[in-house]
Amino acid sequence: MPNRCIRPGDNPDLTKERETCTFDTDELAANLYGSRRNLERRREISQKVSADPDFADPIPHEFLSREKAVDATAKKSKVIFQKWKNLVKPEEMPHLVNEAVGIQGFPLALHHAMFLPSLNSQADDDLAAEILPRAKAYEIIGTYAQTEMGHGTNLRELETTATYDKTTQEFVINTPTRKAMKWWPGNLGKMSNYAVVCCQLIIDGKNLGPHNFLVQLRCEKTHEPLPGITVGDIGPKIAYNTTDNGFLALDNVRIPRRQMLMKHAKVSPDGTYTPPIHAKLNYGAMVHVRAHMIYSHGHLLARAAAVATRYSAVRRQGRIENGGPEVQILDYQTQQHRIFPQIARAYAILFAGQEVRDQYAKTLEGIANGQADLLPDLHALTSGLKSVVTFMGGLGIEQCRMSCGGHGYSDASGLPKLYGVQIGGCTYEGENMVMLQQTARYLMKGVKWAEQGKSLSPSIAYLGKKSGKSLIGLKGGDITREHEAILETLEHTARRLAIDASQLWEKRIKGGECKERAWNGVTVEMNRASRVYTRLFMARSFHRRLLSSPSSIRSVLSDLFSLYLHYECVDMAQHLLEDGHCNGGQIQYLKKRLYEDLTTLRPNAVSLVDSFEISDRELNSVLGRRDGNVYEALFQWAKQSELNYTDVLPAVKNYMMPMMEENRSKL
Ligand SMILES: CC/C=C\C/C=C\C/C=C\C/C=C\CCCCC(=O)SCCNC(=O)CCNC(=O)[C@H](O)C(C)(C)COP(=O)(O)OP(=O)(O)OC[C@H]1O[C@@H](n2cnc3c(N)ncnc32)[C@H](O)[C@@H]1OP(=O)(O)O
Ligand SMILES: Cc1cc2nc3c(=O)[nH]c(=O)nc-3n(C[C@H](O)[C@H](O)[C@H](O)COP(=O)(O)OP(=O)(O)OC[C@H]3O[C@@H](n4cnc5c(N)ncnc54)[C@H](O)[C@@H]3O)c2cc1C
Repeated sequence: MPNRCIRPGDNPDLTKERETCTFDTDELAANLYGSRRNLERRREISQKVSADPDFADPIPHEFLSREKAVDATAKKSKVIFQKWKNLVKPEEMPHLVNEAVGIQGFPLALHHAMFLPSLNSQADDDLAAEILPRAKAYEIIGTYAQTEMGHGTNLRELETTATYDKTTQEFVINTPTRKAMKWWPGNLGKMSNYAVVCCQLIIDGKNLGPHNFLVQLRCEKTHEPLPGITVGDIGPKIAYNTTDNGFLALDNVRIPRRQMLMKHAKVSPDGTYTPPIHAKLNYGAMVHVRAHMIYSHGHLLARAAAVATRYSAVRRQGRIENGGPEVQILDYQTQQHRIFPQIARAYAILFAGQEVRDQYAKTLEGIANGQADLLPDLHALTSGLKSVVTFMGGLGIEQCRMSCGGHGYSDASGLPKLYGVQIGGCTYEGENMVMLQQTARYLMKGVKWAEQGKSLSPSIAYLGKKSGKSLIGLKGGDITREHEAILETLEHTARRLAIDASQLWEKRIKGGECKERAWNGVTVEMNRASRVYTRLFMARSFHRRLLSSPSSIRSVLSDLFSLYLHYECVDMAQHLLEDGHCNGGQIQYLKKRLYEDLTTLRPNAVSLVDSFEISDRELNSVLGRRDGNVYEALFQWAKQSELNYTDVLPAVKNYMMPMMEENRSKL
């Protein structure tokens, strides 16, 4: 079967891998990206970016100072949003940015991820008509400033205030304390001249909770901060160092009333407050990012899996049999066990990410028609997915990094940077432990609704089902039936964990604790229930994708899905065993099946990562390059280190040589 990545001059080990492929890599890639046309566009964009001299990098970003890297990123962003703007569709933009700029952020990241979405979904018609065309034309750059130095998670306690002054029909925006400074917002420090700022709305001395306001931060002509505004960059971070995450203090800055984002909640000129149809519509920009970040995090894991798999196919080290040749490290079972589940999880996350984006679009449609009934389900799902996927992705990338040995530790592999970027997602858009509790709140309601026989939305329909005995290992050799047996067991486990957590909570309440304290005493169990609910959704979503896939890729997807299910179950064995639903023999069976899956997938491993269709430029990894010619490329990469500009460094001349000389002269 054709693997379309084979080219003359490639590393022969990698070519051999591609020759063993049992499916059409383009078919799988087209399925992943939605259609042949989308795949072709993806390739076209990659090729055009590589050919555009405006995107050329004289030296890799890894060797640049932060300021120079920010400069290079801004320069390329200008090219994207002027020269390229009309050449790509909005949905192609993330790929263009990844190709042209990379993954560490760029001046308009928050403009796109949160500023425009907040204005789109929360500004009333008048404000939208005035500001959106300017924002969309990049006449202004905006960000989303919510988190403060002292509070990020607990939005109710944010300290920045927007106090309504009826006499002038203005809001007075103020930062009352040092820890009330906005701290962290991306692109706030240096790039943005506007921001949507989240403030406590105060009318007649009454605090009406967090609301969003459009605030101009810098002069449009000089880009100097406006009077009353203190703004700057918060300094270097683990990653995202081409992003100017910033600080902001506002000293009684006045803005007109209509700069409150008033599509849902409103303040009339006389100060009358009208609440929104759903209390949390003000939190909409966060739901937007959570719904979209799942897919992009799947892509980060896909990259790591691609690097680790290709490198493991060209790296030869050690022997499996005495006297045999040195083997490709991909032949070691431990290596397969480290990497193949990451390939499967990357596919699973990408599929789930696509489903949740669709669900988000449907929810938005409903809200536009005055119906917010889909929002609770979406909020629970996005909170759970955001938490599970970022954690899984971080662990997965780290496994991939370690699987590349010493070279994985080098920036040349691209893996340290991927890891740094990925784990940011565990924190931003709500710290994972906190967001899992949001999911758990919904599950607790679901448990009650199920007890009362009420109808349940599809994502929690399993709460209303009855458990039979687990059929894992008992359904014979039919793979379709085995998949169903495992999914039913996962459903049982997700249901059992939610019911157990609910009972633990109730027990504490009956024991005399207030609801909230009792909740804190059971949150570890609550979060477990949320994780398994989320992992069940991911498994179901992968299964739906498998069932709807064309026959040409069904077999390889089925192998991958088997590995995914077996790995997830072994990883969650404690939960499967805890109530006796599964027994030790069934876990042993799952492990045996998992080891068989590793062998089954081995001939297709390289081709499965080729189908992620990530160009060399986007992958930005010497180890993961498509042609597998890593050793020469490693040397060429290292030669670019600024420490190699001279043979004798000033640091050596000034300190080490005199020290050695002095020590020699003492002898
Ligand atoms: C197109 C491109 C898009 C994305 C780019 C993709 C990838 C990213 C790539 C690069 C990075 C780019 C950008 C990174 C940007 C990062 C930006 C940020 O981090 S912004 C700051 C984010 N901050 C947070 O997430 C804060 C987390 N905290 C909260 O959300 C809230 O404080 C809380 C934890 C939800 C609690 O809020 P509150 O106290 O008000 O509410 P309760 O817990 O009492 O709940 C009451 C009730 O409301 C329900 N609820 C809460 N939130 C929501 C919501 N958002 N929607 C719907 N419903 C909500 C909750 O479930 C309760 O329901 P009930 O049980 O009463 O029925
Ligand atoms: C890369 C990056 C980009 C960011 N971009 C933006 C941005 O563009 N705009 C913006 O406004 N913000 C941004 N942020 C800020 C980010 O949203 C917050 O840092 C995040 O929401 C976590 O809040 P926190 O820092 O207050 O953590 P904290 O709440 O202080 O968390 C510390 C610990 O306390 C625990 N904890 C807190 N509350 C609870 C609870 N109720 N129950 C159990 N445990 C709890 C957490 O689990 C965690 O272990 C960004 C952050 C990062 C890292």
